[in-house]
Amino acid sequence: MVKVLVLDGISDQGVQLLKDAPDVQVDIKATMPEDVLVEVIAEYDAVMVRSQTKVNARVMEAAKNLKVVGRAGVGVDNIDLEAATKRGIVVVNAPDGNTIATCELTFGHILGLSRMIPQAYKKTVGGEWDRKTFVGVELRNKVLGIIGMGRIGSEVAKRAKAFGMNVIGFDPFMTDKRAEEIGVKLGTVDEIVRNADFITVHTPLTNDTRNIISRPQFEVMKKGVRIINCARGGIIDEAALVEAIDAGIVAGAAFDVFIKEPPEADHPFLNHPKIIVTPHLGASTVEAQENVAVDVSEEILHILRNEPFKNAVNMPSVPANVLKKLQPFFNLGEKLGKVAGQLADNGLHEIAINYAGDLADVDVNPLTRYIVLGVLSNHLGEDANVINALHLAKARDINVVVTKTSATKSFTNLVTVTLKTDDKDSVAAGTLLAGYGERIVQIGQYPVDISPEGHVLFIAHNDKPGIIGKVGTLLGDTGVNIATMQVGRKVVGGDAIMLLTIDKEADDALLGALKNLPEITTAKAVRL
Ligand SMILES: NC(=O)c1ccc[n+]([C@@H]2O[C@H](COP(=O)([O-])OP(=O)(O)OC[C@H]3O[C@@H](n4cnc5c(N)ncnc54)[C@H](O)[C@@H]3O)[C@@H](O)[C@H]2O)c1
Ligand SMILES: O=C(O)[C@H](O)COP(=O)(O)O
Repeated sequence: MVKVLVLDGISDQGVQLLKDAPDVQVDIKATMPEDVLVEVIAEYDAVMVRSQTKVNARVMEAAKNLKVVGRAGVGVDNIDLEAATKRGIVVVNAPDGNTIATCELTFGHILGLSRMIPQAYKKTVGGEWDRKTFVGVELRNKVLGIIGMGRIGSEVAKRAKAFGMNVIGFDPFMTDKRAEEIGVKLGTVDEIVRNADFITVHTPLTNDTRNIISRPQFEVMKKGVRIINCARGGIIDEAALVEAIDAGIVAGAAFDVFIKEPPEADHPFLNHPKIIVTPHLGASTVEAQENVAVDVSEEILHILRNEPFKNAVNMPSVPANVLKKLQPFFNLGEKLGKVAGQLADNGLHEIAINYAGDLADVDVNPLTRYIVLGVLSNHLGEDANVINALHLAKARDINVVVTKTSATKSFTNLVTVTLKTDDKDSVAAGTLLAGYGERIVQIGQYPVDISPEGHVLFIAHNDKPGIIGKVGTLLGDTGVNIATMQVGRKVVGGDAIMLLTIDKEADDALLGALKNLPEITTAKAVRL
């Protein structure tokens, strides 16, 4: 039974999937102070949050069993990704579920601003019938500047077109073709701030986007411009905005997000007559909350059941077609890493991986992680996993070098793992053979053909007559049955290897006895 903690008032219906799972216990709490979370988190395999709960390094440190943090929403700024990656905890989010909700709130704010609806409402319910103050502006023919043309920005653009607005967008990843499709003119931030009547931001908060609109930008804006932020506090400089409104440059602003949430009671936005505020409600629709909770519940179940998942934030996302091609290699890759790792000497400084044939034209990053995991797991056991494998290698000054070769001599695909140590290289290569499955086809410099499973005994020896018999007798005397045996040598009478698959693990006594044979230079039990 695995345990999942659901916090932050996440949609009950959305987590039904988890509740229905026979192997999952779900604990739902509205909120949990950090100290309490730190006390209880060790019990849980997964935790699901919105933006309220901070899953910081202290929480991660206490989370001895945690495998996944699910963010029922987009932004993961409340989750310490570095701490999660170090501990091998997957962080998944739900990037699509609240796009429309946030886009619609943004449009609500654009309309609210243009017609001062919240201010008019306040006065009217206060008993005043004021028809002079609230003369607004139309959206038709106005210029809307959008900074950040991702999911939400693009949806806002489409709706703006329906209102007859002219849209200028800026996004480093926006192509001309995509801009044309949604009827947006691409421009720079400078062009947007100089020309727009309304400016809305839809980027994450990063070093590049923090204060992307600040004093220098307000100074060159059109008089009467209106500003909207439904993305993240800090993208627009809060203090500079108030100055620009008070200086008569900005006619009004609508904010759903703040640098500090909730803002202090004396925050200058809260009682400003030209600023409309909402308490981070972008994603707060019934539909969005259900969508994100369902998406994250599905991901949590996949991860806890060791099934493929797609929206990991601390691991590159892999398109479904690439995943389909790579997935059959994951087990082989991990086994190759294990074999090469167990046959390597100490002082590992490089894991060189060559992908040849079929694999040369795909993004192999996920497979590389499995191989590195295989290498490291020999020493790090369960502390290593596919999330933290590359991080653990880097932390140990082990370079991971990937090369690709389009053709192979004998196989349609070939993965070769070479571990470079201070002394010599350890090599294991494998392939997926149609109809035969995973095969290890090279160990060291010797061609072999074994299925990577069970117990393997690796013996390096001098090629002398009778050695096979001596090994067979020793194994037989200790009750170890040989399933398969392969020998490899480069020259007659030179260095050679023997690779045996055996029905039970070779113990230290047997390995010691083998090493005592004068012809044998190395005898190792390889665990797969
Ligand atoms: N108010 C809310 O409740 C709410 C709800 C959902 C999302 N959000 C926030 O809205 C933002 C956008 O969400 P999304 O789902 O559209 O994300 P997204 O990843 O689809 O889009 C973000 C876009 O910003 C662009 N970008 C990054 N740096 C940029 C820069 N320097 N200049 C211009 N563009 C840049 C990216 O290229 C990307 O296309 C996120 O910060 C998210 O957390 C807020
Ligand atoms: O990044 C997001 O998804 C939004 O900011 C929504 O946050 P919330 O889930 O706390 O409403």
